[in-house]
Amino acid sequence: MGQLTLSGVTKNFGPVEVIKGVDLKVADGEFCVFVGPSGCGKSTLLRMIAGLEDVSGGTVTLDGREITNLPPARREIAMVFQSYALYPHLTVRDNMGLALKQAGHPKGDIRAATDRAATMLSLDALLDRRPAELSGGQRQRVAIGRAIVRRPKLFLFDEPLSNLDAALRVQTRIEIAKLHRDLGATMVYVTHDQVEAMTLADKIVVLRAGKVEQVGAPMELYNDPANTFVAGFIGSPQMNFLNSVALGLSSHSAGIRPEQVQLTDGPGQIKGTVSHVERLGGETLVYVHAEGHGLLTARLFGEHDRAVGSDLGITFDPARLFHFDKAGQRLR
Ligand SMILES: Nc1ncnc2c1ncn2[C@@H]1O[C@H](COP(=O)(O)OP(=O)(O)OP(=O)(O)O)[C@@H](O)[C@H]1O
Repeated sequence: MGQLTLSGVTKNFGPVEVIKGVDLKVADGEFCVFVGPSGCGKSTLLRMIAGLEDVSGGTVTLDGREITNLPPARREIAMVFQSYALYPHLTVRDNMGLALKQAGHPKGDIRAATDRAATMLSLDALLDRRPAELSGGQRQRVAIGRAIVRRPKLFLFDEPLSNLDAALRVQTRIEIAKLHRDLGATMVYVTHDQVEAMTLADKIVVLRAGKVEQVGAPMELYNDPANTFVAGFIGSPQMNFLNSVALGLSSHSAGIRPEQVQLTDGPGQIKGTVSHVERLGGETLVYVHAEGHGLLTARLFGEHDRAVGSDLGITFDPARLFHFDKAGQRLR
């Protein structure tokens, strides 16, 4: 079990309210990802769940038990940090078993739990090494192993992959997804990374300035954003926003995903001039100055040659537009 509920959670640092009343339910076994711009409060919220930061108002409950003011060690929660936070003088085995040792578990149990976690994370051959003798990816796996060994009700991850290089990020992301499947544990995960959020989450919580903007499954947020903030935040490259008046529409603004934009040699619905081209191999991003709308991004499959400065037409299926009112709320 590991059902987490936040009710009216607030956080003040001195006079500044950085978390402004968050209500959230994370179901048992769910993978929940917090995303949002830098400074929106993702880490603060996670640290309050862990008990590393006092809660100014509201309650945190885990499996129906209120834990708002319990010390971290008594919460049955394990947290994995970006910085790994391993003890340099201890071996991998001792780092992983430390929490159980401190809790007074018998040696045989600690060994069995450590061996089991090491196998899950392919760390068997590294158990006698010290952290300095490991790569960044291996250290992060040890940090995750240390969390698994404790069999917590809830795993918290604070940007665990951000110190890894691109290839290792992908590999470790897949390992975390697999781990979640194997353990069936509840996980709450903070990231800046769109792809991590989209691929790992059962549920994404989009935060902005200490408030929840929208909660939903990844494709729900992608296909049905509640407002311009979520529409612009979920999806990379981000959604294009068009001036509705210039298109003769009744909404205030209209969004279109870059993959829904086509470029033609004819006039199209909007006239444009190529500003920049990025060839990514499997796809090409073409940035276009669109008359009356500003800069738009077109995401084209495969390789495309478009000379910077050349004129072209921009077309799209009007049924693919997302409409928003003046306050940025979605018009459905
Ligand atoms: N100890 C502190 N004292 C005062 N203000 C703080 C403290 N910790 C965080 N803040 C402020 O609280 C707000 C939320 O910070 P937090 O680190 O939770 O954001 P974040 O969304 O995790 O950002 P990032 O993505 O950059 O890590 C920020 O405005 C930050 O400056």
